[in-house]
Amino acid sequence: MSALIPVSQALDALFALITPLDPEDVPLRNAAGRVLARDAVARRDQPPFAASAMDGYALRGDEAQPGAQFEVVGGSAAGHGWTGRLGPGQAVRIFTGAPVPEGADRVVIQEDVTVYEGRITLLDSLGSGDNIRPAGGDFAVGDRMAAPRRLGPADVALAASMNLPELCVARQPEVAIIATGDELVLPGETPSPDQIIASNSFGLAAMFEAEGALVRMLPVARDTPEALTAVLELARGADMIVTIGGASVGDHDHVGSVMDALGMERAFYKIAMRPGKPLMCGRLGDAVMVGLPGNPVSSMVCGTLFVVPALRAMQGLPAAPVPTLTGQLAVATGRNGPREHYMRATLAVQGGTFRLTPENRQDSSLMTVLAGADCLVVRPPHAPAAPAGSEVPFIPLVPLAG
Ligand SMILES: Nc1nc2c(c(=O)[nH]1)N[C@H]1C(S)=C(S)[C@@H](COP(=O)(O)OP(=O)(O)OC[C@H]3O[C@@H](n4cnc5c(N)ncnc54)[C@H](O)[C@@H]3O)O[C@H]1N2
Ligand code: MOO
Repeated sequence: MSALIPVSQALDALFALITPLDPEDVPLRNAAGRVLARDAVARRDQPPFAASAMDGYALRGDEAQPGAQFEVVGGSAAGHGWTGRLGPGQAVRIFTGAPVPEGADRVVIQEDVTVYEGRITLLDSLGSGDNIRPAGGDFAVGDRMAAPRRLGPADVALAASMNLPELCVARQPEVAIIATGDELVLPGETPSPDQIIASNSFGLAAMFEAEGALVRMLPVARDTPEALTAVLELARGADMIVTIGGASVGDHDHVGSVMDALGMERAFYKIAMRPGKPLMCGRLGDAVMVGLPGNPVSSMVCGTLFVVPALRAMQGLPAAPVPTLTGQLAVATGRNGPREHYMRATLAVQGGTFRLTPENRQDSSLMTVLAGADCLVVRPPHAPAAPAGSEVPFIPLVPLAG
């Protein structure tokens, strides 16, 4: 039997199969979640003029003394600036977001003045700031939002304020998912006594879509080479083909042999990882092929560690493993075997430190355990027993804030 290859080496071999997808222009409304492929360049300054940060009165800062009086000579509102020039002893009524008139260099908030017959008198306790946002203080024409970058809501708002109605983003990877096995029926169908519900494909589809993929969910392939070959036909044109199950050594595990028969260039098969040993990757025509193990937790953990980084790289993001953080074991854990172990664990924050509790049951069939886990604690091959308090790397599975 060939040696199991380390996880990092397998991931590099997968990255080597990937060609970044072409960019395309999309309307700003469709840009959230996509990966910016070309820098977004500001078409204007923001704010385009010195703008008031508060509701109040614009005046000359050197005249702003407690008790000083000013004649109110005009008004400047957002969208309707005052076009005159402020003279000595004059003030302009101004509102948040409005252009500060020429000659004024301070806004005194309305809470700090009294108003009487078109004149204002400043009170004793004037705030110290000038309450003015300088022109171009946020960004200037030509400033850039750099690619590559996964566009979040704030990025979309920034691009809008740069006056960019479209953004150039990476095309979404099309991923064909094929579950294999005679035992599988879809959720809602009536299984025979020896059948189960296909669950992995649904979890993986959600995972890939969260990474920007367009998922083509293909029919379940029954356990014959002919059935798998027929379903693979339906995957034509996909950027990535992900099979689930049938990856191991049993009489009904056909994925490897069918892929070989179809001419897949195999990058690797079987890795030193737990769960997920029988992972397979290669290239079939223009598509990257990932053969995930069938055990539900194995398929989801391999999806997290391999498919997610691959989808990111396809969209032009750096080819990098999913990031790890460091935490402390809340309980002791035993020594590890020859495969890197990704232990399902819960997480608590104590005194600013992540405290990690691996679940007692780590069998790769237990979806209740994975769904209840917050993170994967990473135990390298042959790691010695680790007492409570040991620092260990972990991969978050849930957002750590909120
Ligand atoms: N003699 C050996 N047996 C096994 C080995 C081995 O090295 N020698 N490896 C084990 C490991 S590790 C894993 S992981 C599994 C993976 O096997 P397959 O990829 O061939 O997966 P299947 O046999 O098709 O299925 C395993 C398990 O998962 C269920 N399954 C499959 N697809 C789905 C799906 N879409 N949704 C829900 N559940 C699914 C399937 O019913 C089985 O229970 O092999 C070990 N065996
Ligand atoms: O690696 Mo298998 O994924 O141990 O169950």
